[in-house]
Amino acid sequence: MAVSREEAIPPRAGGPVIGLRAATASLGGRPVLRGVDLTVRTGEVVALLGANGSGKSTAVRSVIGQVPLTGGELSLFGTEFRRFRDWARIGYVPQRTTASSGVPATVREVVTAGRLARTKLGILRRADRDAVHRALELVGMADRAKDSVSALSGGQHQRVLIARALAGEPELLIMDEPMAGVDLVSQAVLASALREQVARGATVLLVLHELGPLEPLIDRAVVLRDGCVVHDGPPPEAVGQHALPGHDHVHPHADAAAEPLRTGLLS
Ligand SMILES: Nc1ncnc2c1ncn2[C@@H]1O[C@H](COP(=O)(O)OP(=O)(O)OP(=O)(O)O)[C@@H](O)[C@H]1O
Repeated sequence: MAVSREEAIPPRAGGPVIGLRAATASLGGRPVLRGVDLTVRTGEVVALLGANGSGKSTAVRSVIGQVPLTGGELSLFGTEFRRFRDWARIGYVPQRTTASSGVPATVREVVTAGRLARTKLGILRRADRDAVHRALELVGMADRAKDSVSALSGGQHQRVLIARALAGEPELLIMDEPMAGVDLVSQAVLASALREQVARGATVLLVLHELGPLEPLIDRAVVLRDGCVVHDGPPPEAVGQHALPGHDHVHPHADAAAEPLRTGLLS
């Protein structure tokens, strides 16, 4: 029997959803995480901030098992990482790349892919199709369901990737710079989709270079510098408005001709 989202997500109990302790990881032989502690509890919305190269993406990629830890501990939903199998509880939106796939998939096909882990043997039932439709509606792309993703703007493409993560009705949503390179209309749509997820009790970990329109949703900010946590607490005030001494964050995926994005975040 289909379980409604309201039943599927427990109330804001505050139990640990992500537990990263003294985590170390290396890429290309170079230490990138140097003892990171990161706890995210049920229903929390946590922003992971920091300058370029501080290890934000590596930290979230280690949480979903894409980067192996060389030391420390990781638990997901209270289960030790190596015993954790319940990946359908997690929705992940990777950092956007400029590379677009040559596969001529439609918007609905891409979003449906995010539902497969919730199906039995990949067979789509009514509840699955409904969830795909709801996810498309949440990001304002229901009317584009039959279009090829190759016909979309960057912001629309990002909305589709977020809908793909939402289609699985995840309890934990992890997004790596969801607003980067996204037009203002799409940013507003994404902020409202995220608000809806938070209202439904989802737990959220966001990699951000600035809080921007998501600021009202953020419960806590964790700031990384050179692979270490240098702040874990209330979101820094007025991020991006010179409140903190700092570092000009230049996003690698920003249009080369555009002004560098300046956050003033701790470097
Ligand atoms: N595949 C890789 N091989 C070697 N080094 C890597 C690799 N990927 C990332 N790095 C390096 O690891 C460090 C941390 O990168 P990471 O992407 O985690 O940082 P970030 O804080 O997310 O930065 P950004 O804001 O630029 O995305 C950087 O110095 C980066 O150059």
